[in-house]
Amino acid sequence: MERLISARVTPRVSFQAVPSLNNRLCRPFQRSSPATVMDVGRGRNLSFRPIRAQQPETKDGAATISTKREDPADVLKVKEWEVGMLQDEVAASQGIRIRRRPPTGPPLHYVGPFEFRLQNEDNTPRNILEEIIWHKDKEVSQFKEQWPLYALKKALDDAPPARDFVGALKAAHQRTGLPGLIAEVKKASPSRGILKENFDPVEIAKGYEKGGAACLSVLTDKKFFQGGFENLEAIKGAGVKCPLLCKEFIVDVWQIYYARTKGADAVLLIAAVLPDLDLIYLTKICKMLGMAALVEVHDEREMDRVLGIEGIELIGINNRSLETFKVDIGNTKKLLEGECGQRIREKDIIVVGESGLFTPDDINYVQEAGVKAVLVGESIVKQDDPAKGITGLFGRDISL
Ligand SMILES: O=C(O)c1ccccc1NCC(=O)[C@H](O)[C@H](O)COP(=O)(O)O
Repeated sequence: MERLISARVTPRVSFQAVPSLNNRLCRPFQRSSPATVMDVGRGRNLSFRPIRAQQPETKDGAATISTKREDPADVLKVKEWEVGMLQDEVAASQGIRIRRRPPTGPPLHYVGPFEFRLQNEDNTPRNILEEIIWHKDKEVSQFKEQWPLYALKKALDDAPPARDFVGALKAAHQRTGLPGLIAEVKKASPSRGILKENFDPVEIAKGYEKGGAACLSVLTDKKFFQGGFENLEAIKGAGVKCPLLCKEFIVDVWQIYYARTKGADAVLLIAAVLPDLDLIYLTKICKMLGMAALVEVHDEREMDRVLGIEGIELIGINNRSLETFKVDIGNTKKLLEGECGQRIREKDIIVVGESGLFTPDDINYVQEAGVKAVLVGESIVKQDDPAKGITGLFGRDISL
């Protein structure tokens, strides 16, 4: 219950910067001696902006301030905020630069009698991947309210089993002697804009299947890729037999269950976003649901982390930096050289070369580097006839 009180400004709570996070987050701690907000701010080289500006002053100069009694909802918000901070710290210690959500500082009511927030330029995403992840975090919370996990689990009781994504890639590789193709149903992307104006996901999927694709990747993000879960559902419903990868930005186990209810046989897990424990947990859930997990890496550190996780069958090397959009197919070769390549062979992991593949020479280059599968979007989705696009990409008809 809210009540207005008049009191001197003697805060109970102050802020302590967390150095490993470049002062972008502040942790509240109890102070034994009174201090002013500005003292605290200056002392820590942080600036604070009172939310309730121009507090009226009483006769003796004390500020009139408003406060709320602690209620359970506030306590929960505080706990969530603290957990979020710890998660960010763990992620940063594993070299993960992508923050799960904007660092808004502690919930408003946490800071005792003062209602203020940190003034923080860091509340803007640092790159496109971070922007996507912040959006996903919000989107998933909203979706979860509409379709709670228990309802998704119930819907899966009668669902047909997931199809064998990894098996289909291996079979295609054995049959053709070329990398198994995961053909991407992709209308648009942040780096390239619209790729195909008259976009018919089912027609494209059927064309890919006819052209010899082993599996399909379907972008389900609406905001940045103009995709959708309805595309996944429609492709499955149209009788396409290739196993389907749900190409999403997964930050929560709920998304895996949701993807499964929409017909996905595999999901993408991005190591640049997910700390080790999340990768371990999410890959276990995939196994439990009979799905494959394509774990994507872009640099040596991510590759090293992923190779340290037991039970990973499929690793994607993205030639595109999702932070800068720079594409370099030499990245696949670089990450498969030396000790990493050795560990991959020992563990019998299938490596997928992803992004920026346009010609038979490109396919040959990544195959020589050691991939047994490729994930291709732009170069084939742009073609009027996607099946012919595949033939052009491989330099021969791979459907035979
Ligand atoms: O494609 C992008 O612009 C993009 C931007 C931010 C995050 C992810 C992005 N793409 C996902 C992919 O990596 C590709 O869709 C996939 O590997 C196929 O790449 P391409 O053959 O180059 O279309």
